[in-house]
Amino acid sequence: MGKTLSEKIFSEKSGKDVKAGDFVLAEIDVAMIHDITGPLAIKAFREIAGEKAKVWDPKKIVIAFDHQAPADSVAAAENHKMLRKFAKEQGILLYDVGEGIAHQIMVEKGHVLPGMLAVGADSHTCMYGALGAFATGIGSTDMGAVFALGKLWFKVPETIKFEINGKLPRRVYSKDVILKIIGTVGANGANYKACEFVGSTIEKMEMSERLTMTNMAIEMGGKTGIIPPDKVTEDYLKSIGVDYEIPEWLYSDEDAYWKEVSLDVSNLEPQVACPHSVDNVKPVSEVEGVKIDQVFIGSCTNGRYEDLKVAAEILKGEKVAKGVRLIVIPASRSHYKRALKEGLIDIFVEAGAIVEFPSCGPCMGGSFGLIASKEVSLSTSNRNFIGRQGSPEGEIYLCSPATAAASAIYGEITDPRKV
Ligand SMILES: CC(C)[C@H](C(=O)O)[C@@H](O)C(=O)O
Ligand code: SF4
Repeated sequence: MGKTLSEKIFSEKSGKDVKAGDFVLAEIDVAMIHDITGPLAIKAFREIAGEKAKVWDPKKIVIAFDHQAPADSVAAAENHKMLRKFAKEQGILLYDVGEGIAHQIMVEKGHVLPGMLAVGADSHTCMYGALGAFATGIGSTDMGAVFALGKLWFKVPETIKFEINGKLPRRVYSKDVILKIIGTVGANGANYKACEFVGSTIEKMEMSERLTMTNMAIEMGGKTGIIPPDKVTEDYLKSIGVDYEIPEWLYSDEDAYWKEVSLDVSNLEPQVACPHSVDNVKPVSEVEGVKIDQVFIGSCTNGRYEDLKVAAEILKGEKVAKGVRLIVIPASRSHYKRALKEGLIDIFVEAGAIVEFPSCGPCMGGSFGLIASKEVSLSTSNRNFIGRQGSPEGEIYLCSPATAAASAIYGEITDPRKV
């Protein structure tokens, strides 16, 4: 029996021939902390290694401020101050406020390469798997151990092969595909599994769309999302200034998967995840007409230039419905710059949107842009749990940037194929 891509990466990083179910001590290639989980990771590191200890390799650690950035409270400002001091003392690269969402930065600044083992103190670290890396979120205590040793214990996961074929219909995107998958397998449907996305639909997706897919693997319980690296991966890396040739071993052997799930997207409708769980997914035709108070276009799931472009095409020359707030947040400074240069920001502002600096924004309800009781949010982010974006009596629907933009114009959930 052959090996999956994930098993091959763990074999490489543990120096042993390992299979799913094995426990391995693996070498970490890159580790990320942000402004919320960073302070806890540093506390754990100091407890493990001592107050004056140096991290195992400062070049392999990245810090980014995104959740409460710029600081929205004195407590957040103190956290930032402490992290800046730690980064300076240790010689760690820090992306300060305004640079963008940590996950987006990790990918676009070349910190992640195919075949790497990447960890981040955040559950959506699984997003980097779009580059063919094994990437997973870990707790802050585990991160303290990584800072000290550069290694971590893992149980090698089995892999579910998601075979996705067919041409995506007009105004249907990778977000609709991943919502459909999560709705089908359920929020626990891939617990501790590597979710590998393959098939002709994935092969045709650009990197931005692939990132949306792997980002949400955690929403079905996945240990990671992963896409075998190919020409799209190589071209993407080239576009960010990384000259990289993909090694030949980075693919899964056909007989090595634990389970297969297939989906034909040729007739897929835009999908919407309804309150209060990500797997409560319905085709847009079943939720059309639901009144909304706030629309959020952004997050590590759907805040890239490509997402903003789709939204801007729909919003061009239109106005946001009276009484609706539309918040647009580019995922990083570079995507913000590109959107500015190409006139997308103009379109949003003209339409009546509020455009904010790159950050997590209202995604987690930890910062600005909260909703009140009985208010309804329509969001391109990845989670709609009770209270996630403010009041526990509010409601959150999740969708693609196209559905979000069309709905913002009409003030109710709207099928983007109609506009
Ligand atoms: C704050 C952080 C720990 C959290 C996560 O791990 O995912 C956040 O980014 C989220 O999306 O809920
Ligand atoms: S944008 Fe949302 S999901 Fe992504 S890291 Fe920030 S809070 Fe988490």
